[in-house]
Formats: sequence, C-alpha cells, structure tokens
Amino acid sequence: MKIAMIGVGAMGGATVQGLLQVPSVCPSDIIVSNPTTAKTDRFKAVGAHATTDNKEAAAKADVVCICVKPWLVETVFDEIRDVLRPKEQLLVIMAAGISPDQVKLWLPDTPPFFLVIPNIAIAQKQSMTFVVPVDATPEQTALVKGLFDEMGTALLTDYQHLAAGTTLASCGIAYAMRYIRAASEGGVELGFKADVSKEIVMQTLEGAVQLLRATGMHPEQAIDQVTTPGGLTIKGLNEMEHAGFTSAVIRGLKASTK
Ligand SMILES: NC(=O)C1=CN([C@@H]2O[C@H](COP(=O)(O)OP(=O)(O)OC[C@H]3O[C@@H](n4cnc5c(N)ncnc54)[C@H](OP(=O)(O)O)[C@@H]3O)[C@@H](O)[C@H]2O)C=CC1
Ligand SMILES: O=C(O)[C@@H]1CCC=N1
Repeated sequence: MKIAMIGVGAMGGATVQGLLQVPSVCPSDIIVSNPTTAKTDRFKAVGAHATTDNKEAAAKADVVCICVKPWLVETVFDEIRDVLRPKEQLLVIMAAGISPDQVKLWLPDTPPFFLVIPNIAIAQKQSMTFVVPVDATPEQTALVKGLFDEMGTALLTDYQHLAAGTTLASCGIAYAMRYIRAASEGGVELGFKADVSKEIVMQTLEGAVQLLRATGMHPEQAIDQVTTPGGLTIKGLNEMEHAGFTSAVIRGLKASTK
C-alpha cells in the first residue's frame, strides 16, 4: 500500500516519522511532497520517495494524506483533482476545522475520505488520534483506523466531536508541555538543576498516567491517597486552585474549541 503525505511540516513530518516505524510500512511505500525540499530530505535519506509535485505524489498513492494548513487544503485539491482515482484511492485530510461538507464542495468527485487529527507524539507512535470516516466502507475504515492505531491510539468518532477531540489531544499535548515547563521551573526555584527538574516532572507524570491506567481510579481518588490531612500536598493543591488552576484549564480548552 503506497501512502502519500502532502505537506511534511510539524504534523505531516511527525506522521511520516511514525509511519517509518510501522512494521507493515516500508520506506519505499511512502511518498512525501513538500515545497521546501529540506523538509523531505530526511525521509528521502531513509528510502522514501520525495517530490515537490503534489500531483505526482497523489497519482502514485493508494492513500493520499493531505497535511497542509487549513487555508491551503483547497489549493492542494486544485492541484491533485485530475489525478485522483475515486474508486481506488482513500483520502486522509489532516487539517483542523475542515468539515465533510467543505471537502465535498471543494472536491465533488472525492474518493472516500477521512478527517484525521493526530497529535505530534505520533512521531513516537504515541498519538491520540481522531478518525472521522466519510462515505467509507467498514473495511476502508478499519484499514485507516488500523494504520493510526499502529502509531498510538485511534478513536473513531463523528465530525461533531472532532473539534473537542482536537482541543483535548492535539492542542492538549501543548497544554501538557506547558505544565511540564511550569513544574520544571518550580523545581529549579526549589533547588534542582533544570534538566534534573524536567526529568523529575516527566517521571512523575508517567507514573501518574500508569497508576490511573492500572487501577482505573478517578484522578481525585488518587489525589485522596496523596493528601495527608493538614499536610503538604493539600496546601499546594489549594494554593493552585486559589490561583485558578482547574478553571484556567477548562477556560483554555473552551477557548481553543471555539
Ligand atoms: N501541528 C500540530 O500539532 C497539528 C496540526 N494539525 C493540522 O495539520 C496541518 C498542518 O499543520 P502543521 O504541520 O502544524 O503546519 P506546518 O506549517 O508545520 O506544515 C505545513 C507544511 O505544508 C507545506 N505546504 C505548504 N503549501 C503546500 C503545498 N501547496 N503542497 C504541499 N505542501 C505544502 C509547508 O511547506 P513549506 O514550509 O515549504 O511551505 C509545510 O511543510 C494543519 O492543517 C493543522 O490544522 C492537526 C493536528 C495537530
Ligand atoms: O493549533 C492549531 O491550530 C493546530 C490544530 C491542533 C493543533 N495544532
């Protein structure tokens, strides 16, 4: 199965990095297309086919992925529409805020398509990815979901939930990074060197995630196990809440989803 990635910036590039680690995908099965060739060189070096011609990339692929900024999706459609084979190919559109109706308006003779929103941890096969099938058969859907499941966890959903999913997971990884940065800076103020502080925070987060996964606990149940009455943790937590921690996170998520 040949997979074309049109646009290999932050998200497209991370996805190709993930694809290169999927056992069933050979580097020679991947075609990358991007105007700046410096971005495709690293994939060419490991055996992928690289081009600046979107038409060539789309013509050669069974699965055509488009990962350009949302306002450039129509331009890419205009470039590739003549070479698409609606009965043979699948289209994967990785661009925030693009609706199924918009795609059908821009590309009336479209192959079955998928709106797919991963996050940049796809490069480490640790993405939380949302997949919205449009006019696809169950087999086609299983194929695309299966591919993204190989690079983390893929959740089949509907278009109505895609914006919320994008916020929680794709933007969410930036929010998680900001927490890591904030806690690391706090650690430096408390006396650890920056790199040691970052490592402590990351291991603490990994432990938190694994604990919740292993026990199925609600986070607040786990918090109850840490907060000695009148102790250190509750003082810190309450101070964070006085500063608006939970409210700030929820307001941020809502602002991002608008
Ligand atoms: N970044 C993220 O975490 C996430 C991004 N997304 C979505 O992914 C899409 C891409 O975003 P992101 O990767 O961040 O953006 P980037 O700007 O990092 O990457 C976009 C890439 O598209 C290339 N490009 C521009 N025009 C064309 C064209 N006509 N044909 C082919 N390639 C082109 C650019 O190349 P050049 O630099 O040479 O112009 C660039 O490498 C967006 O629609 C975004 O909504 C979705 C989820 C998460
Ligand atoms: O910030 C953005 O618009 C893109 C979409 C999700 C993550 N990054």
